[in-house]
Parts: sequence; structure tokens; C-alpha cells
Amino acid sequence: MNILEIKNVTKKFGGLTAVGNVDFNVEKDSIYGLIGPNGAGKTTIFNLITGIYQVTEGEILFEKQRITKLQPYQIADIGITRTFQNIRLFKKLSTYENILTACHYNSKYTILDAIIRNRKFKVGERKLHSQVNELLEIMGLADRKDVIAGNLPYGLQRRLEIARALALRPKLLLLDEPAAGMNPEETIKLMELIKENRDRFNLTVLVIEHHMDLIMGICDKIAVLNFGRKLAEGNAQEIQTNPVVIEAYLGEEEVTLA
Ligand SMILES: Nc1ncnc2c1ncn2[C@@H]1O[C@H](COP(=O)(O)OP(=O)(O)OP(=O)(O)O)[C@@H](O)[C@H]1O
Repeated sequence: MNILEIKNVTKKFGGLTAVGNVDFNVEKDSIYGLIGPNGAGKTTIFNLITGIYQVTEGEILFEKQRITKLQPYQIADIGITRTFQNIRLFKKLSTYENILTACHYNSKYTILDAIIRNRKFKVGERKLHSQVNELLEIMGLADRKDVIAGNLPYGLQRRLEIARALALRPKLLLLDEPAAGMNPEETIKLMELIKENRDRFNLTVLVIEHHMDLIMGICDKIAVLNFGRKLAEGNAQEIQTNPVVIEAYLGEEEVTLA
């Protein structure tokens, strides 16, 4: 079943067509990759899915419902969360507090419960703290839980951003260049984490990445964008051997799996 359907989507900024007539479907529980040169329109597609931009033409369906007119908070409510190309953490809060803040979004108690500190509040808080600890463990951040986010090494800041996005219990997670700035070893660890999280949380993942080893290593399907248009779509093998892709994007030589 397709959890996300991008149907003939176009986004224009004045005279510039950032995304032109793009079409693709993301199957539930899959990892789908979006690749393409700088300026190809990848982040614009994320911004259209998450309601930051409105489409100029076309429509976007999530679980068969049209989401094209929804506001960003409504998109988060229906189960779509994202990370950003430029990390956007609460830099002065600790690792723990960054995740807790997001977990609070799912809390079931009211402000009144919190003021009178009743049983509902206490049970709810305990649950939130155990969710935070679980995410810290899963993302390998438990030993840095008290570190101020802005002081974490860059690779761990990226992981914290993913942990914070997961705290919202999304159905669809959008990752915008999650391995940017990571060394090969960190990238491999991140790939494993993305796959583990997909399995653990029944997640669907849409990922933009320039690291070809990551894309080719984890994606079930990949779309290649160029100048806002979809150039090709297929599995890693098909993309790596597609002559149009090789010429337009990957270079003259065939890209090998890492
Ligand atoms: N708000 C905006 N106003 C005007 N033009 C924009 C806006 N956002 C994006 N663009 C333009 O749309 C095109 C696609 O940009 P986009 O950021 O989606 O590319 P990208 O594939 O994500 O690139 P990169 O890999 O560098 O992040 C670019 O030409 C960009 O300058």
C-alpha cells in the first residue's frame, strides 16, 4: 500500500520552476530515497509535503487523504515528521530535554492535571520519561543525556534530531541529508540505525542524501531529480546502471555499492 502519493506536483517561485510535474509513490514501511544535484528540488518537495510551501499544481496524498492544504502542525498531527538539512535543535537545552520537549507533544494530561499534580499527570510524566530513555538508548545517546545539545559532536547532533523526530511517533519520517558532515564510519552506523528504527517503529522513511553509499545501501526505491524534474526511478541497481542518470548526475563512471 502507498502511504504517500506525490501526484503531478509543481512548485513555482515566480518564474522559477523548483519542482515540475513530479510524480512518485512511497510504499508503507519502505525506505525511499530522493537524490539529485544541488538545486534539483529535493528540499522543496519536503517543504511541500510538510505544508511549509503550498503546491502550485498537483496534489499530495497521505494514507489516501489529500494533505495539500494542511498547515505544518496538522501535518505533524497526522504522523509526518522531519529533520532539517541545517540542524535545528534547541541548542541550549540538554540532549534529554530536547527529546522530552518533543515527547510532551504526545502527553495525555491537561495543564490543570499538571498544576494540581494529580495521578494522571504523574503517570503521564513517568511514561514520557521512559520514552525519552528508550529513545536515548536506541539512538546511542544515553551516555550524553546531560550534555547541552549545542556542545554535542556534529554527528550526534544529527542523531539527536532524528531521536526528537521519532519522539513524535511518526508514521512517515522525512530525513533531509541525515549523514551530512559524517565520516564513513558514522554514516554506516546511521544507516543501521535508520533500518532498525524502520523495523522497530513500523516507519516509512523518505530520505534525501548526497552520500551514495547510504542511499544505495538502505533504499528500497530511489527517485532521481534534475532541474526539478524526475529523471528516473527504480531500485539501487536500476539507478546505478541507468545511462541517463549516470550521464546527468552520477558522472561518467558507474557508481558501485559501498
Ligand atoms: N523559498 C524559495 N524562494 C525562491 N526560490 C527557492 C525557494 N526555495 C527553493 N528555491 C529554489 O528552488 C530550487 C530548488 O531548491 P531546493 O532547495 O529544493 O534544491 P535541493 O535539491 O534540495 O538542493 P540541495 O541539494 O542544494 O539542498 C533552487 O533553484 C532554489 O534556489
